Amino acid sequence: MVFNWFRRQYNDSSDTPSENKQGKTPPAKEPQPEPAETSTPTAETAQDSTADLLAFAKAAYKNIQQKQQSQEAETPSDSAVAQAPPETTETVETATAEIEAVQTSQAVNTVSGVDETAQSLKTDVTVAQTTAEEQPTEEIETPQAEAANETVAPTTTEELSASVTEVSSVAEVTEEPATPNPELTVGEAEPASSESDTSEVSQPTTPATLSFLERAAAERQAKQERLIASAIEIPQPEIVQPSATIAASTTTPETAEEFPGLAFDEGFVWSAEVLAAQGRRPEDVSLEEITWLKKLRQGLDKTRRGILNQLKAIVGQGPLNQAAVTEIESLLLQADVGVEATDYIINALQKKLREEVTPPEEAIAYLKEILRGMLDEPLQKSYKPSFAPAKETLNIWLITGVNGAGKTTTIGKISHLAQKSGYKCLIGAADTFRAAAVEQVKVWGTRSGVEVIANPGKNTDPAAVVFDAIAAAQARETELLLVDTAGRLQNKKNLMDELTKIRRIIDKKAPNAKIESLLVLDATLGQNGLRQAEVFSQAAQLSGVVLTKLDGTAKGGVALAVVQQLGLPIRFIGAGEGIEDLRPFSSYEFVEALLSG
Ligand SMILES: Nc1nc2c(ncn2[C@@H]2O[C@H](COP(=O)(O)OP(=O)(O)OP(=O)(O)O)[C@@H](O)[C@H]2O)c(=O)[nH]1
Repeated sequence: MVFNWFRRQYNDSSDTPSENKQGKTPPAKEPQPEPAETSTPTAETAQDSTADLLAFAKAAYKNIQQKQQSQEAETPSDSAVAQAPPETTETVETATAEIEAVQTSQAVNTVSGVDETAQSLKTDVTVAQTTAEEQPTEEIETPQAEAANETVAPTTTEELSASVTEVSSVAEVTEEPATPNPELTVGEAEPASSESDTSEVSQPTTPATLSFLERAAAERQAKQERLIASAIEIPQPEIVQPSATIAASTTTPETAEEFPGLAFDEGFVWSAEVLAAQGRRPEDVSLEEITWLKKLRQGLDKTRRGILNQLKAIVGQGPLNQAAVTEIESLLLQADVGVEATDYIINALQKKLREEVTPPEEAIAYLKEILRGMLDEPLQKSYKPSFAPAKETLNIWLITGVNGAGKTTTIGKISHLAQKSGYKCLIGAADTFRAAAVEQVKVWGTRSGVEVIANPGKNTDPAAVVFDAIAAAQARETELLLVDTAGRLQNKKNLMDELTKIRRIIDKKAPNAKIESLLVLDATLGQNGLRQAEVFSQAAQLSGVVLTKLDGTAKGGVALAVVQQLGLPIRFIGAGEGIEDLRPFSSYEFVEALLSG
């Protein structure tokens, strides 16, 4: 079953094909405030829930650990697959044939405004399919290294006998004196016995009266015995704990990083708790999700440190007096929450805290509820609370925003999510204003294994590229077409005209497609970024926002200003430059990361 990274849940095969069915499918369960925080917990219930959460985290950790172990065991065969002859040529040919067909059909089917340009285009199809050649070297080499390790220190009977067989066949080979066999290194790698083994192989001690075959068999036998004897003495470097033993274990999992990125630390426990609160089962928790949540929390660290402790202190004091209100206001404004959103928060808090003295934890839980409500408000009005592309239909996502906001990076990251989630994806490189932008998007296409439709000419009509990209998408039954656009033109009017024209082409050429127009905003710009949004919202009929660069900014509060001022839902958030550093937005996770101590 494929994990759908847009919904953050496994695809339910019954709901994939038709849109109607998808409509009926409950949206990705947006978590509700957990009762453990909102009610006043007794010491006992608090202890119980802490123990439950720790047990959940441990179970999730062990599951991930087992998955990693079985993945490691499978890796050698993966490398064999990776080394299989690439099918690139065929894909290129097919893709080119499709594009040619598309271009021919354009000669007949004219579309007002762009037909001439589109016909004259020589679309350059960059086939970004990941081929074995393009695989990073480490990926291919790792399994070999692991295989070598196993030979050096076999840990199971099967491995031991496999290693013995391998070495004995090497011994046979060395009987031929002419060329030294490189495979011998395997035998040499055997600790302690390597030297003597090699020399013994080359100087057999068996009686000369025996036939060649008998001698070889005797040597093999002798060698096997020596190997077994020496292998038993070898200290075993890694003991793979069988799952049954792990499950029975009641101790806290090891904290050392056995696998890269996997450590049972405070961040792991926090992330597991956040997933548990959203109804996730331990066996469904993946390392990628844990890594993402840790990154998000770390990214919001600056914003959190700026406001959390102070807010806790103020909010927990009971009825808010004027001084406290001013202090909270100033904290929220510093986190770039914005005036409107700050007023809203203060009013809501005051209403609740006017009369009653509330314990700090409860007041913070209430504050979280307010923030979640604000962030989810645009979704209440939206026709589409869940933001997964519909399957088996064309979805076109127009990605807009000023230069440097992170559009191209976002396209790369979304295309990666789409690939992982089993969507047929394509990228249209319509930022023709800057030549480097096309190259950049091609690099991302290569990284995510998604084809890029681009035009090699200088300053070509972006609307024509979009036209071609849609035609290619339709010819290939693409499910998600991501369109990169220019963020800066000579003037505001040109930019607006261009986006309007692109939007018109999309509406005309793909009337049945599900269209989203996303504005990419750089969180580090805080309030300043919002002003840019106005231009785009007029021209591109925006339907959502992607907030990037949340890592390392103290202005994470801008997310609240975005929804409050623009009235647009946040669809994705980026917290790093890597391909995995973008995820669909979850108000629950965001607020937890923002306010959890
Ligand atoms: N730290 C961090 N950097 C990011 C993030 N997203 C993008 N960037 C960086 O921001 C810079 C600009 O990103 P681009 O994707 O090129 O931005 P763009 O909007 O496409 O800009 P143009 O290509 O000039 O139109 C790059 O160095 C990215 O690596 C993020 O979430 N976190």
